[in-house]
Amino acid sequence: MAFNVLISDPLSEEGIQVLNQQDGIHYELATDLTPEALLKKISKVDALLVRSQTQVTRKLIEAAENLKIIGRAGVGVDNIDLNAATERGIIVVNAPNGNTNSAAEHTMAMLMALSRKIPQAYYSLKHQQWDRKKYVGVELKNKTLGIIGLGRIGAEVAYRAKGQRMNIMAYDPFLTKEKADHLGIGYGTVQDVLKEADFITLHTPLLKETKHLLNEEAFEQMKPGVQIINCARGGIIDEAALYEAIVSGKVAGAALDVFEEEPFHDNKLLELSEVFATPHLGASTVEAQENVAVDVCQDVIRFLTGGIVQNPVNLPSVPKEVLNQIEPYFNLAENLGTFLIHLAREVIEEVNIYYSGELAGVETAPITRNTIKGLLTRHLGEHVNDVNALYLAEKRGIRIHENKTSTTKGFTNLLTVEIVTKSEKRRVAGTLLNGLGPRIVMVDDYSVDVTPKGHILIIHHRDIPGVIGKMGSLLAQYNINIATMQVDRADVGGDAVMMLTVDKHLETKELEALKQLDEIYQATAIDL
Ligand SMILES: NC(=O)c1ccc[n+]([C@@H]2O[C@H](COP(=O)([O-])OP(=O)(O)OC[C@H]3O[C@@H](n4cnc5c(N)ncnc54)[C@H](O)[C@@H]3O)[C@@H](O)[C@H]2O)c1
Ligand SMILES: O=C(O)CC[C@@H](O)C(=O)O
Repeated sequence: MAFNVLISDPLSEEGIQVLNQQDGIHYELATDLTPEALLKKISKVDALLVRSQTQVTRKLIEAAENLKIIGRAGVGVDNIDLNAATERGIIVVNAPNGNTNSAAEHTMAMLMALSRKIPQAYYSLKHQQWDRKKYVGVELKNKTLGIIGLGRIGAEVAYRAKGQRMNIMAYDPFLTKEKADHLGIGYGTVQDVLKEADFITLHTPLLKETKHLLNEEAFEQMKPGVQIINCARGGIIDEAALYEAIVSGKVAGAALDVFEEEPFHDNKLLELSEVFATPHLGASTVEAQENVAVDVCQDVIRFLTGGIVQNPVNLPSVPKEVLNQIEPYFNLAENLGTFLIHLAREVIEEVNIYYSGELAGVETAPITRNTIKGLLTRHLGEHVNDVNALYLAEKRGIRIHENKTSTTKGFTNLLTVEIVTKSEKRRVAGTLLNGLGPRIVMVDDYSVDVTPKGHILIIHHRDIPGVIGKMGSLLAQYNINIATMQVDRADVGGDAVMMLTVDKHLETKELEALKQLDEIYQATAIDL
């Protein structure tokens, strides 16, 4: 078989050698194509290899009649429309490990240059100024480095910053006390990190949850004189808010490798002398580029020659007969996972999945993967799929158990998912009702009946007169219309749960206002 491979961003020669060594691969290196030119070429391409520049849009994917695989030489896949690729059955692979070291080193370079104002001092010297007073820096030793996102790169940065004798305070939704102790670092909530850090470095993906994580409100919580580093993704910082925080003197400096808009020719932040920047160079080392190019080219060849890829980002292929039987449960499973992650108040240590009724007799592994995908996506983003979900959970120390049981509570099929954290277990169960589709039928020990769709509000509260009224008027104040509502309780006057579907997404301040009501223990808004 012969395959056409298009390389549309600069790729290291070592990767190209991998393609050269494989019979039947015809590659073309075309790194300066306009979107229109790329669109014209794409119909004959079997594999597309990109870094972060090429925007692999839905339009491009839809025009790619022969495209089978997209390889991303690097980690972030935010330049690829994953849904469009998945819908078209195009597998996306990336190279998540090859540039970790370089990105961590670049972060350290930014941190050290920031603390000693090296770029500013150099710039001034280049402009014939010999100014030793203006460029007095601060030591890193004994300062607190706040790390938001302790994945591959964040953890490497922590390790290196300890070498600078810094104190580390990290936040990551998957960071447990045990892991923090093992790494010899402090951990807390994102607010703890914002309040305590002298320097803050970001290492999360850009997700709905992390978009503008550092905004006006976040800057207000920080220590005066804090300094910021972003070598993760533009958009995690609200650039307008950062600008104001620097002008007001709250933030003393910022070192940025990534921006809300890339590439740019003009960015207001660069007018400020407290800011210096690099043009997305975190992974730009000879070693990282070799690593990611080789990794991604090997995966593309494995796939084109019928092998199993190592770093899939989207859907795997499932045999048709198995798929027909279990596919209807995928959505339910994913929704139950998403539902539970919103109820989790602590780091998840274990997940128990109970298959009962008809479900006890089918191939359940893909359903489990979809459940875990739903559970992890909130914090890990769109690159979690049913291929890598179990791997990602395992990497985070989450134990997963599948159980087949005869307990059906009267349903033909029942899927129950339970998460175990240090101090509690939370559960949700769902079923597929013949002709009516998926339903959530149990939350913790309470019976409910809700279609897992739209905006759902779950309120754990005390069963006393007046709660429903108070809650209803509060929602009315915010112009939130209740579509459906159910209440169940353990005992008269004891704990109870209210499950509502509402007509719009609840903003944080609206949810916070509900939590202020004395009778409410937990109020959770979920958009499915
Ligand atoms: N500048 C560059 O050239 C460059 C190079 C490589 C990677 N990156 C970027 O760096 C980032 C980190 O990459 P990685 O390989 O370490 O990814 P990773 O998936 O290993 O780690 C990301 C971590 O962020 C955590 N996270 C998610 N939501 C969070 C939140 N709201 N608050 C705190 N933590 C949260 C996740 O739990 C995860 O542990 C990504 O955005 C990646 O695209 C940039
Ligand atoms: O291609 C690049 O150099 C950027 C890579 C980096 O941002 C990544 O996400 O891996």
